[in-house]
Amino acid sequence: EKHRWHTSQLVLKKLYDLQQKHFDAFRVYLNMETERLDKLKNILDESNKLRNQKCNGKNMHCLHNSNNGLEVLTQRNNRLQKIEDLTRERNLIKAFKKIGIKKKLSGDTVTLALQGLKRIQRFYEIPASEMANGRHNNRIIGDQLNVCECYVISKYCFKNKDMYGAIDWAIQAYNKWIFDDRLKCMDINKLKRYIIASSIYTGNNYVKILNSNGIHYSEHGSKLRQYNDLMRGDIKNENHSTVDIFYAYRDLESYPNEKKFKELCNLGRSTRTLTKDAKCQYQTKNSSYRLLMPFKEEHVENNLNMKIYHDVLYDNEIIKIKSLATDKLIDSGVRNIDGSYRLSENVRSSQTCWIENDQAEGHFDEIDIRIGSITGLCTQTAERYQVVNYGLGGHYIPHHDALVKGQYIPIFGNRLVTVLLYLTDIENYGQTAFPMLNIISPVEKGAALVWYNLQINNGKLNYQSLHGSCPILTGNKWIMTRWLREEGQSLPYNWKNA
Ligand SMILES: O=C(O)CCC(=O)C(=O)O
Ligand SMILES: [Fe+2]
Repeated sequence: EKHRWHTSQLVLKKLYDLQQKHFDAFRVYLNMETERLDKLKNILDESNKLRNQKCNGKNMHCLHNSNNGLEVLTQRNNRLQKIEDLTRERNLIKAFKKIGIKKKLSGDTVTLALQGLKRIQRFYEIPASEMANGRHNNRIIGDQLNVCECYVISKYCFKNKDMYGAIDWAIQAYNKWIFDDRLKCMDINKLKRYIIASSIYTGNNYVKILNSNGIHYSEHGSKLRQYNDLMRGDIKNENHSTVDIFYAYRDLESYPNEKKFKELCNLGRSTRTLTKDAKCQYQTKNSSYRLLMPFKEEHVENNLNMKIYHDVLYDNEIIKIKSLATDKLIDSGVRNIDGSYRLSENVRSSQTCWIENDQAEGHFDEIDIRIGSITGLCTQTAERYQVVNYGLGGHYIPHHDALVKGQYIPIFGNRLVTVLLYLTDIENYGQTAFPMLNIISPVEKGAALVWYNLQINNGKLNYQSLHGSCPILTGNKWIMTRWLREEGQSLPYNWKNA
């Protein structure tokens, strides 16, 4: 099984456990090794003792009669044999091999985690200095990063030609290196080179000029002073935007919806305000059962008939759903024009799985009844339940849930309604945002967000249903989706002709 080790909290946890196994294997090896060394030491001590007892002195008295000679030589030989055996111990070799098995994991893991972290930084425009201290907008978003981590990020930025990022993180690393613990994981000369090269890259392109004139570039040239100055923080006072790590992503601003999405997400919280005009009601849909336990319905928006229903799922159901999903989740894909799937981190980073109704021990039948009752729609033609878990840097850029004609086999028609069920709470940064409607929905455990993707009078795409998941900054976001299809609903149009 192949996972990108950061795409869901669940695989992160698996990786963590696997690393633990790796350490445990090393512990086993170390114990065996210690035992072996102790044994070797004992053998050596014993043979020294024998020498001192029997063969003391230069005259080698111990070899002067055949009995003693035989005894001494045999004993010494036995010990040498034992030493040889101990150096070739099979179990030890086995234990050593066991450590190696899990080694392969580490390389990609870090790179992919860095990718997620950079996405977050970019999207939320978090200065490296804040991120390194685990803060954003006066909120705590994590632990402080140490020299090693800042250095690794700088290196990653540099390798990916994010030169502003490389400088920014190098400065963080340098500052921590000066004031903290001067950890050995940082190569100060390399760090200097990142700064030199990045500065050249982002300012005047000296490298190109030097190269085209065949001049060998040396660190010890006059530039070094300039870069030392940069290190001292002068960089921050300079006019050009050297520390603007977001330079490379400015073209995002040219897409109004993306820009709005980013703005909404950056609020970090739901925009819904419960004013006296807000509509909130108990919904019973004329069901006597529901009279006893009505849904708490909140009207969010009229165009998509968007509503929030509170306490739709119970805790025991959520536990069950998560456990059903645990062994099935795989990296989320994106649909190609031809209907096939591909992986694309920058569009969507999470893990997904589909769960059959009959696998959920009746839970889904009950949930279906609730969904039928809150939407007034038929759930028989709905897609299977889809569960999603986001991971490090998890997100989903704005998209329409409705499928494009010709890109799907229209069994049961298109995705008329989305029922988005939240399986966890997310306090801030990581909600569902609708850029065309200026709406950002709270992520509340057990609640359902419901909206129409199609125009109810003609079945055409409702463009305003554009939505996405803001990158998750803190927390473990789980959702479950049920898409209700057109077939089986009483619609004012015939979807087969639409
Ligand atoms: O996670 C979210 O908030 C949105 C998910 C979504 O839009 C989807 O799965 O289609
Ligand atoms: Fe969606």
